[in-house]
Amino acid sequence: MTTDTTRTAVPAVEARGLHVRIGASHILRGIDLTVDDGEVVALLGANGSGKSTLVRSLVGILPASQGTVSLFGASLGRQVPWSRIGYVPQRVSAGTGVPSTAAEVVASGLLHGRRLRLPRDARERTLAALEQVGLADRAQHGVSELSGGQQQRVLIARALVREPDLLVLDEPVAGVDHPSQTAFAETLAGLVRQGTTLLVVLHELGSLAPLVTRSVVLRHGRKVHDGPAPLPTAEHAGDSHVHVHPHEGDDEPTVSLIQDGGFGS
Ligand SMILES: Nc1ncnc2c1ncn2[C@@H]1O[C@H](COP(=O)(O)OP(=O)(O)OP(=O)(O)O)[C@@H](O)[C@H]1O
Repeated sequence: MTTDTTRTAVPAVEARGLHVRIGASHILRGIDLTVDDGEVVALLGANGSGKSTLVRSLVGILPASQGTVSLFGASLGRQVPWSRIGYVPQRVSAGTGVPSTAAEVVASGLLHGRRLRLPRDARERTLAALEQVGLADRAQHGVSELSGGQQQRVLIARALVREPDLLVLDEPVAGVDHPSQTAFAETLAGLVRQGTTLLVVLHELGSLAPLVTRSVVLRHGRKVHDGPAPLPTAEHAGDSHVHVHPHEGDDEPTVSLIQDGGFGS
């Protein structure tokens, strides 16, 4: 993580009028999003609402058909300080088809556009990142031997090993068992205390609820809510329950913060 004193009030993420089309599908329809330094923003919405498309376009994987994206004040491209940014894609296999160990996958997180050789302390940093996700004892295991949830944790470690200032996570705990989710929430809480900015796609706030400072909700490729994080609650149907997930028969999640009078649905 950057510890210099030159960090300014430049937002970690700034998207303006972002549209993404894939083939004939118009998926994102004019998204404005700012994530300030130190914020923890949850990106919520029903299946297919465009969350993954949004984070993939923010990190430059999907080109925008219209609009702009800046990361730490730099327009998407070579000028972005990629070494300061970690990204964990939605659950995919960490395997590449090429036999690789968990440690090798994690160490690859230390490489980026301008750094094509591993730093001297790569081994220690790799092990420390695997330790953070509870997989230090699997460092030399082939990733294809690991379970799906363990592979997801390897990908999380690959993002953490950079000690990023901005961490973009696409449903990081989907398919991860409850104890590992709790441990992961603690790891993230530690990073947030050190000043890491988080943008995290979630279906439910779940174990990350206490960390979230703001929630953004998408529907059909548009932003329909951007505001304070809902209060965490254990009560599904309680007065303060926040509906951010679809119920049977819904084609959209109901988004309402009943306790505060609601912010629309
Ligand atoms: N490569 C693609 N080609 C065509 N359409 C796509 C492609 N990727 C995504 N889409 C469409 O874009 C829309 C948004 O998908 P996206 O994966 O961003 O949604 P999401 O909110 O992340 O969903 P989920 O909660 O299921 O992960 C969906 O209708 C999806 O079918």
